Amino acid sequence: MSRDPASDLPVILTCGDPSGIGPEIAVGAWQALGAALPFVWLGDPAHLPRGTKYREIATPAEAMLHAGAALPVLPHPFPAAARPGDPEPANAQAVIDVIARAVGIVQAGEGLAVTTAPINKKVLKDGAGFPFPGHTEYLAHLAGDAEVAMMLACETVDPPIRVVPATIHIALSEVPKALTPEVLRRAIQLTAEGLSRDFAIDNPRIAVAGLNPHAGENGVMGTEERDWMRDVIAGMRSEGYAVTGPLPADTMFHPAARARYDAAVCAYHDQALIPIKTLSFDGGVNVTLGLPFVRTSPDHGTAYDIAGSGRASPASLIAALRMAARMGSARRG
Ligand SMILES: NC(=O)C1=CN([C@@H]2O[C@H](COP(=O)(O)OP(=O)(O)OC[C@H]3O[C@@H](n4cnc5c(N)ncnc54)[C@H](O)[C@@H]3O)[C@@H](O)[C@H]2O)C=CC1
Ligand SMILES: NCC(=O)COP(=O)(O)O
Repeated sequence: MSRDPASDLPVILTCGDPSGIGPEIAVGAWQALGAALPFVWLGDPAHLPRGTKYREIATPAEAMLHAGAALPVLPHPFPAAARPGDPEPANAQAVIDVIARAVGIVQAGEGLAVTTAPINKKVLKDGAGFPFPGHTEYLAHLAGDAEVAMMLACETVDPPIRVVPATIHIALSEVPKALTPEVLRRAIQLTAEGLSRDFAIDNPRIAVAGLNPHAGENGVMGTEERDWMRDVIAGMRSEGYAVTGPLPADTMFHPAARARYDAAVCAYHDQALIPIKTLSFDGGVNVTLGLPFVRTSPDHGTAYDIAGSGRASPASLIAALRMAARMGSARRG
């Protein structure tokens, strides 16, 4: 099998919630990628599906030697066993520690990029008082309170779809207050920077979705678009950003519409994530823009309902690992 992007470093894959589908899709991804895209699984080997061919390694670099023969594992002992589909709060702190350790490895120059397996936010909160609503916010914290944006990207549909929710993990009722001119402006900037840095798109075209139905229809169905969104977008256009909108969100995602832009900045989580997960649940990758290191993740969650059943697809994780390797290699030049 030919190598994905050339690099002398492996991607570091966190175990995520070991009671979810993380361990089994890691094994599926290794079976698909092997030596073509070496990665290290950071977790407790006792949580891998029975019979997994794995090899414990002491340093990430060893993955480059062993990835063809077995899943390279950098062991991280957990306090409790993991029963598929049955979340274990006693493991919450170790799940969090694994994420921080993966970031440390990459920041120390021993890993190419971080790819994270899904976590259950509620279990981390209950089990360890995790104060973040997701990886995105925790990674921003680990990076010294970096300003970040969450992009979900799928490049296996034509045209590709890339979406960025300007507000992320908050209640819908809080969105109109949280979506300020500065928040929208920063989301557009981070998206433009991310597209040119990590997707090699020069002068990226960004479409902005309105908050309200029909993008407010000139104030008939909401006023944010008329009162300030148009001005933010016009102002950024005059600064040289190729940004358009606010557009009605319901007609932004069909193929002809997507051909007109490189990424859509949306007002809130579901406005952005529903189109991409509907178009391609298998090919979507979550990328955190704005970090000093590359982080990707599959677009799905812990899927307790099918954990351990053998039905979980590793496709989105494979896409995430490929994207991480490509971006990590490009950043290393
Ligand atoms: N990056 C992360 O850490 C993410 C974590 N989550 C967390 O995951 C937990 C569960 O979230 P849900 O909304 O139920 O979403 P989910 O993605 O875990 O599951 C939704 C549906 O999709 C199916 N599914 C998910 N991944 C699949 C795969 N690889 N192959 C086949 N079927 C798959 C599940 O069986 C389920 O029917 C929540 O705690 C949520 O916060 C959700 C998204 C991302
Ligand atoms: N719905 C996407 C999601 O929850 C992913 O969040 P994160 O853990 O990557 O911040």
